[in-house]
Amino acid sequence: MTLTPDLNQVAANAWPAPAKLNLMLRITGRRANGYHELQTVFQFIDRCDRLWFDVRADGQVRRVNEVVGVAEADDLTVRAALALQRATGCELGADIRCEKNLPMGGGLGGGSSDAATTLVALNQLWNTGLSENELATLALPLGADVPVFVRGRAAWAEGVGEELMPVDLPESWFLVVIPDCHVSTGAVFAHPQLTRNSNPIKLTDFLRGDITNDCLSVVRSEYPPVEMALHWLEHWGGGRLTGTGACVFAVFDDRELALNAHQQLPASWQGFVAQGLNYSPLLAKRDEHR
Ligand SMILES: C[C@](O)(CO)[C@H](O)COP(=O)(O)OP(=O)(O)OC[C@H]1O[C@@H](n2ccc(N)nc2=O)[C@H](O)[C@@H]1O
Ligand SMILES: Nc1ncnc2c1ncn2[C@@H]1O[C@H](COP(=O)(O)OP(=O)(O)OP(=O)(O)O)[C@@H](O)[C@H]1O
Repeated sequence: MTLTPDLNQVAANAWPAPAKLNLMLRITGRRANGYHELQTVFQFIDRCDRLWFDVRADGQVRRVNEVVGVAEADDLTVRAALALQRATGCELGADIRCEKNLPMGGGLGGGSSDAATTLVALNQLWNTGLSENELATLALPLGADVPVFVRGRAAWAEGVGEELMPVDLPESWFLVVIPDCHVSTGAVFAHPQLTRNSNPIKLTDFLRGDITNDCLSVVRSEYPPVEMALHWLEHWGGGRLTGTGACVFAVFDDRELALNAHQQLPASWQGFVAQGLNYSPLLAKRDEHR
C-alpha cells in the first residue's frame, strides 16, 4: 500500500512500543513484599502499539485519545510521564496519543511497553538527559516488565524481572493466539496452586530446551479459552504461554510456515504472525533523536 505524504509523516513521527514474549518463566521464590522471584527470557516481537507526543509548555500531561477500559489517570503512559517530570523537575508537559494494537491483559506487556516508550521519548523530547540506567530505575515501580522495554534488548531476567542480561536468540517467527479472555497478573501470582519453588536453571538449560512456564497449569485450568488455544497449537508443535497469559504462541522456522498455521486458525479466534527481535525498534527511534 502506498501511503499519502501526510500519512507517511504521521508514521514517521510515531514512537513504537513493541510487545514481548516470555519464552520461558520459572518462579523460584517469593519476597517479603509478596512479589515473586522469577527467571524469564524476554524477546520482543515486531507487533507494536504506536505513540505520539506533542510537547506542551504549560506542564500538563494529558492522554488525548480514548483507551477503552483505562482511565486517563491510570494510564501507564501518563503515570510514566509524571514520574519523569517528578524525577527531573522538568516544567514541560505533553499531549500523548496511543494507538493500541496489543491486547490488554494478554501477557504481551503492552501497557508496560507504552510506559517505557513514554519514558524514553519524553527524556529525548524534554531534554531531561537521564541515562538508560536512571530511566530503568524510574521504570520498575511502574511495573516489573517496564525496565526490559526501556533497555530494549532481548534478555535473560532474574529478580522480579529487573536483573537483565542481554542475550542473542534466534529471531524466529511466532503465531500468537489471543484467547477470548483477560488474565489478571495479580490473580495468577496470588493463586494458591501456583508453583513458587522451582529450582533455578541457567541460560544454557533454556537454550537446550527447558522452556517451562510455571504459570501454565494454573492459567490453563482457570481459563478454558487458554486451554482450547493450547490444545489447538498441539498441531503446530505445541504452544507456550507468555507471562501469565492469556496469549499463547507457537514457534516456526520461517514466516511461510507461521502464516500457513495462521490461515488455519478457527474463524472465530484471533491471532497474528510476528517475528522475534533481539533489539526493540524503540532503540532505533530514540537514536534518530540523538
Ligand atoms: C509475568 C510477567 O509479565 C513476566 O514478564 C511480569 O512479571 C509481570 O509484570 P507486570 O505486568 O509489569 O506486573 P506488575 O504490574 O508489576 O504486577 C502485577 C501484580 O502481579 C504480582 N507480581 C508481579 C510480578 C512479580 N514478579 N511477582 C508478583 O507477585 C503482584 O501482585 C503485582 O501487584
Ligand atoms: N497504556 C496502557 N495500555 C494497556 N494497559 C494499560 C495501559 N495503562 C494502564 N494499563 C493497565 O494495565 C493492565 C495490564 O496491561 P498490559 O497490556 O500491560 O497487560 P499484559 O500484556 O498482561 O502485561 P504483562 O505481561 O506485563 O502482565 C491493563 O489491564 C490496564 O488496566
